[in-house]
Amino acid sequence: MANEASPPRIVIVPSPGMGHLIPLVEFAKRVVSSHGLTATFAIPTDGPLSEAQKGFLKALPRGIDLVVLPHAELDDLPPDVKIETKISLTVARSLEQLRDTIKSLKATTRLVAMVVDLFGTDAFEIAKEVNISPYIFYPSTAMALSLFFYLPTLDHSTPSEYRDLPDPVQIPGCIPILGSDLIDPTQDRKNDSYKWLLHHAKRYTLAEGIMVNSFKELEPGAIGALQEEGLLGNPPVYPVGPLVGMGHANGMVDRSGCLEWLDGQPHGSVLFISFGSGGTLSSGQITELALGLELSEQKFLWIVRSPSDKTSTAAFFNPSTENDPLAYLPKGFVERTKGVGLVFPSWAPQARILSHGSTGGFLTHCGWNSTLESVVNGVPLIAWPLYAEQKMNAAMLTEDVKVALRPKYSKNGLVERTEIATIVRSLMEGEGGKQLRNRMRDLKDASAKTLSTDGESTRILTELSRKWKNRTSG
Ligand SMILES: O=c1ccn([C@@H]2O[C@H](COP(=O)(O)OP(=O)(O)O[C@H]3O[C@H](CO)[C@@H](O)[C@H](O)[C@H]3O)[C@@H](O)[C@H]2O)c(=O)[nH]1
Repeated sequence: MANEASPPRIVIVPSPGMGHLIPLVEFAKRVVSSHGLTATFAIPTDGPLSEAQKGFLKALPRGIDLVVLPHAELDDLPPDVKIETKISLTVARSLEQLRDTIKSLKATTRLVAMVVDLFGTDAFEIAKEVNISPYIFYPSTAMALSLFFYLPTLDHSTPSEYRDLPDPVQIPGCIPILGSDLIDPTQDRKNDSYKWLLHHAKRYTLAEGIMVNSFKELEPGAIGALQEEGLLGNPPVYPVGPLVGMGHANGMVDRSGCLEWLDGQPHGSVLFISFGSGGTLSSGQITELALGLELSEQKFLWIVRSPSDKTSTAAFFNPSTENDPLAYLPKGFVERTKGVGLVFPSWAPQARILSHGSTGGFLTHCGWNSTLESVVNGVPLIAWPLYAEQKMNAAMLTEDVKVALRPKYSKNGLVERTEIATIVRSLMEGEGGKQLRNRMRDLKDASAKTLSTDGESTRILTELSRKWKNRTSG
């Protein structure tokens, strides 16, 4: 029997990928530790959890439990299936097991709300069946969230592919954005991934509220438009960010050796390079990046992943890298840059690297967690977007927030070594870099303030938690 005297519980359903799991866990930690709720993660999977996921989930604090759902069967999907289709189907094909899990939670605990993330709206049918409140945690920008609400209108009014539009798209409250820079699944409207995107976008109105991992000082325009009643037809939006994991390995030995290496470097001298949990470069691009770094004569710490033919999401579901990625670096590069640079394969303690005093710049794929981890530490960026909504993030960070430099691609489709060297020098020791660093410091202060005991993000989380606590379990 559901126990009305027990602490209220929320069930959280993350869609696959570390980039979704990490901020949701941070969110759960906050509501559990400060607001007396408990949480269960019910995790849809398409195969065994990666080592990175296992390590991360092992460190869940008291009050948060875990149910890993049996693998969804995806063998029938074609090899070129897009990631958004794969993620959506993983959730959709886990619904039966999810229903069993939620029904049993409902029978034994005081279950009040369900929180899904950006591609999890199919689980809302279960929330309705068992009468708990459906919520979305949106792990990216308020700008990308606004696009979700604007998409049905755009879809209706645009006959062509968005990438062919002569004028930029004007999402309410946001900077104008080229159609070709919109989130990946919008780039081919005939592909299933676009249909899934539109499917979720239309279902966002079913949520009682949406938490977005951002804050007003970072995205005033987009958040303002989302909070203005009726402008986008959205349910209430709660900016609860920036919620970043400061590294589950905090206090644990860093086996990568990256932090120890940083300890020996001068303050603010190192450029950190990482393409998130899934980004890969082509082998030609790896060569150019390596030679550009060497040419820049700046210190660097590079998390290298084995190449793919195209820049892609190859490693998204399993961030451990196949083959030895260091074998793809130019001959003699590691020896020549010894002392100046460190290359490390696959998964490193990124959040701790970004908070280390020796880190002075971050070359990033603009994944939103990486971006926020840089913001809370005041580290300026080189924006190198690869997939998903990263081009939108890069446009915002360079043109609007002005905390990033963006390298140009040459006609051969690569960012060439000379361009890389110039932009790296400019960020690490140029006048332009100094301005970005100052702007980032302001944002660092604003993020500390909004997360403080009497800050706005904290106030919003308290309001939400109170709402959930006051809800009867139905
Ligand atoms: O070696 C590594 C690599 C990554 N990370 C962590 O993994 C997370 C990566 O997240 P993010 O930067 O957001 O990148 P993705 O994993 O690529 O995230 C996906 O999800 C994000 C949130 O929706 C989107 O913004 C991205 O475009 C999408 O690719 C961050 O917390 C990193 O600190 C590590 O700890 N060590």
